[in-house]
Amino acid sequence: MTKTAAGLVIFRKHLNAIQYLLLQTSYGEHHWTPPKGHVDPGETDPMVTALRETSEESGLRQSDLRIFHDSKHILNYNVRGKPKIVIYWLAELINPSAGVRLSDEHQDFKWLELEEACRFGNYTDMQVMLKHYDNFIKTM
Ligand SMILES: Nc1ncnc2c1ncn2[C@@H]1O[C@H](COP(=O)(O)OP(=O)(O)OP(=O)(O)OP(=O)(O)OC[C@H]2O[C@@H](n3cnc4c(N)ncnc43)[C@H](O)[C@@H]2O)[C@@H](O)[C@H]1O
Repeated sequence: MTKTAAGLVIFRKHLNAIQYLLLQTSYGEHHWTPPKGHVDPGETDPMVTALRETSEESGLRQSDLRIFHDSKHILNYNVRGKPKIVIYWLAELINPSAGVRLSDEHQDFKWLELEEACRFGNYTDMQVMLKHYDNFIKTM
């Protein structure tokens, strides 16, 4: 059965740069991704999952963010031989005083410009998504 997760690719405009929020897991390979997580039983709207996971994993709430509802982007990959899809949306941090607060699922976070974000988010499909969103932001 396919596992489904959802999350938000959050960016901020900082000193004329566009920076993306990546979180580093405190388990496994300590990989870096935007805030996201599995759809809970009973959650029928993946946006609800994305907002819940973002709040749990980064402390950032819907009111801190501008969500781009038309920016849905889906990643497909296998985890331990089983298919997984992750549904992302783009979101901008609009509350500059909102700080990131990690849960125990993550051990570090970084705000990174595109090149560095692609280096830390070390999966081809993640890099394609980040570049796609970066173009989208620059043409807004
Ligand atoms: N190794 C581990 N040890 C202990 N506890 C663990 C664990 N893995 C998960 N958990 C537990 O599961 C919970 C996570 O639940 P959730 O928080 O609900 O779900 P998630 O973010 O989707 O989890 P995960 O980190 O597994 O997913 P990802 O797809 O990024 O990553 C899953 C795999 O896919 C790889 N991956 C990530 N993005 C990829 C991509 N774009 N392309 C290809 N592979 C990718 C990652 O490197 C990783 O190997 C944690 O609280 C933790 O307790």
